[in-house]
Amino acid sequence: MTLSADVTCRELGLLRHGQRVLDDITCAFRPGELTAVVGPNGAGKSSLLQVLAGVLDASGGTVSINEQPSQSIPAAERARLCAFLPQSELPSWSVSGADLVALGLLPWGRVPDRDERVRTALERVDGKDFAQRPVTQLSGGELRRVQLARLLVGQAPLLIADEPTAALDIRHQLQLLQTLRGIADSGKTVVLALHDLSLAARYCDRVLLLEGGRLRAQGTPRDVFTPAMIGEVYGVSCEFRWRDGEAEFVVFDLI
Ligand SMILES: Nc1ncnc2c1ncn2[C@@H]1O[C@H](COP(=O)(O)OP(=O)(O)OP(=O)(O)O)[C@@H](O)[C@H]1O
Repeated sequence: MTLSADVTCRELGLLRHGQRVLDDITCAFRPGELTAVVGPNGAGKSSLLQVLAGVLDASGGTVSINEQPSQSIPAAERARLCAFLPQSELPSWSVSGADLVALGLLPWGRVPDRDERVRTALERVDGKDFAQRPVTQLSGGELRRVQLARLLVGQAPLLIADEPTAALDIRHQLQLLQTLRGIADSGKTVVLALHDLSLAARYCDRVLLLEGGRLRAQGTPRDVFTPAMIGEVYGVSCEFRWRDGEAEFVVFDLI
């Protein structure tokens, strides 16, 4: 079983319905790193994550995982390497929370400690109470936490989540980012699309800032999150206050 995932993208491009939505993206995602992909609506964050996860094929360039072109990795192996949570996903069947989480173990076939793994994954998102509930009867944030448990349950070396905090209350946002930080610290590669720049600044090692399908900046949050850069890309005036490793992001107004 592969325990780590070293991901490199070279000159990635993507066309969707004839429109170029990713252009010349070169970047890397290393084991032990928590990376935030940020940028305005339509910048290409979800598209990039879908290409990384193998859900979409790039129109040009390459993605390699552990130096192997990702398209040449057999689907079953790729499913064990990478767990992906799309931006939105509504359940079509009224399965229980526990059964939905267990879907995250499918790539490993019969797992002897399945029930224990599912229970632990649900506990990590504070979702024990949802194990026996039909997922069609959960609130938006409760369902998201069950889906996050499904992402975590397989302990894949590469975790990719598209706006994982969007439906969560503040407490569960912090709890999730702390959990993902710990998972990255244990040597896994974690990539998130985030709109919350405070969370990205506080918890992530690296930031990729996309604008119009292009990589506008990449580096540490301190490198990328300058008032000038955020002003240019988002059209807002703002300030970042850095204190003892904590970041406070304050938005003042539209520019
Ligand atoms: N299924 C699709 N077919 C065609 N074009 C699409 C499709 N999905 C997204 N796009 C277009 O691709 C571009 C990038 O979209 P994408 O969803 O990657 O942006 P995003 O940065 O994730 O945005 P958001 O913050 O709104 O989620 C946009 O111009 C969008 O209109």
